[in-house]
Amino acid sequence: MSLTNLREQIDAIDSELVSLLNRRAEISLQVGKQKAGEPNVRIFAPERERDVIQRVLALHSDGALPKDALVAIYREIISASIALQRPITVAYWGPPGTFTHMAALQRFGSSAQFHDASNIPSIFGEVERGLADFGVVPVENSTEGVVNYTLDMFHETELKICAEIYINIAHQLVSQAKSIADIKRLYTFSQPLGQCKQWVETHLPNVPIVETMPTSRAAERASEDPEGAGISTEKAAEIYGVPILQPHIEDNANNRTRFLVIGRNEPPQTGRDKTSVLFAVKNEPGSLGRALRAFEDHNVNLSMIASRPTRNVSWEYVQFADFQGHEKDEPVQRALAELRKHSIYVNVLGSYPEG
Ligand SMILES: O=C(O)C(=O)C[C@]1(C(=O)O)C=C[C@@H](O)C=C1
Repeated sequence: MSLTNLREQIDAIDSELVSLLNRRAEISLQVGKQKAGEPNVRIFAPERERDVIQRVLALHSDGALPKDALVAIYREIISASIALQRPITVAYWGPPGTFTHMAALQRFGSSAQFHDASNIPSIFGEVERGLADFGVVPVENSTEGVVNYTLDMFHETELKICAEIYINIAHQLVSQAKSIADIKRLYTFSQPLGQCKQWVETHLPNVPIVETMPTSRAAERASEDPEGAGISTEKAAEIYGVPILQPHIEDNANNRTRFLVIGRNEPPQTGRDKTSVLFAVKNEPGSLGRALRAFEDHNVNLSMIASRPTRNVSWEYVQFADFQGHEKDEPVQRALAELRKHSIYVNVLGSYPEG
């Protein structure tokens, strides 16, 4: 078959695709109008989005289009669909090019409006004050563990966790220096440094660390300092025009970070949900053990628990925990009731579809 003929076939398919996409958009506008009339139904429906994506993946069977590409296309279709209903603003930990920016783009697509906040408390603040509809914050990394800056914010917010995002994390050593031996300073901070610890200890053993947050700021500093290097994302290296001297310096090839979407949505039960809680146990022997037994007794699977000091009383801790199930599921309700018996307080931070 000739090239002209093949291109004619592509043109014919595109005509069908465009008309189908327009039909989908018209229906999405109608959905938006219905939602506007119902008080607790929100524009962003992460549980429905997961169903849509799973359904198209099932339809795909073994088609030629890579599955990741199909998911990316649908993320953009849904992103445009949300923007049609009402433009939404998403605050993330900037400047542009951070992993949080990449996670926000992956989840909300390019039709959302993004705003870069200068630190994690500002993201919470922007959503609380209504300047952004949602915020995206990092919560844990598969190599480095929890992000304390984020966990500590949940003590003082009334926002809810409404979705989670997982992304693969690759770190690049960016520098204008000709070789690794010429580097005199390394711009980075605890999280990326911890994920590249072995590489840095082997290749930059005596190089002083200049604490710089977040990753894209490290790329910016490296772009201004001919003898400096930064641990950065690929996107930030591109934005600040600083060469990648050594790609993939992360110690673990399966390095992943989990992000949370915070806002005022409270997604319904789907049968595959997660719940996050903050609780403080009574200061008496065995209380944490008894509190945790509440989950075991009711067959609720705890996926993460982290202790953080309370800010007001020394040596007192609050626990941040994630478990499978929705706040409205019966076993979860029973586990929470028992947890409350052993705790000074329990704050449910949100139930959301498992990522
Ligand atoms: O089903 C809805 O609630 C919609 O608004 C439609 C739609 C979509 O385009 O598929 C758009 C936004 C929601 O987050 C989920 C799905």
